[in-house]
Amino acid sequence: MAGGGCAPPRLDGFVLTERLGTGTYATVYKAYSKRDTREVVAVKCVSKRSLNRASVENLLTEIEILKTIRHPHIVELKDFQDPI
Ligand SMILES: Nc1ncnc2c1ncn2[C@@H]1O[C@H](COP(=O)(O)OP(=O)(O)OP(=O)(O)O)[C@@H](O)[C@H]1O
Repeated sequence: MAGGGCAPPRLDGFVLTERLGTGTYATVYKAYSKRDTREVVAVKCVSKRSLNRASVENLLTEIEILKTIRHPHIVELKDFQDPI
């Protein structure tokens, strides 16, 4: 996902709003749930085109680790979607 002036991408069940930041491989957006709770989350959108095989493996490892970690100082991974 490119940064700059691009519109936020679409994601089922959430409304993406402003861009929170950009890293090496991803752009992170503030979003809220369309459910009654209006839960606020950060959505990290990874640009697959920027990834080589090693980067993909690193990212998938990070996702698997984050799924298992619950700590007050580490952000909780709530969901992972790969739209192919
Ligand atoms: N959960 C979050 N809440 C608020 N802002 C966030 C959150 N996660 C990331 N950000 C913002 O988005 C930026 C990019 O995050 P991302 O995880 O893609 O990269 P990074 O870890 O900062 O850098 P790199 O990928 O280069 O190591 C962060 O620097 C931060 O400003």
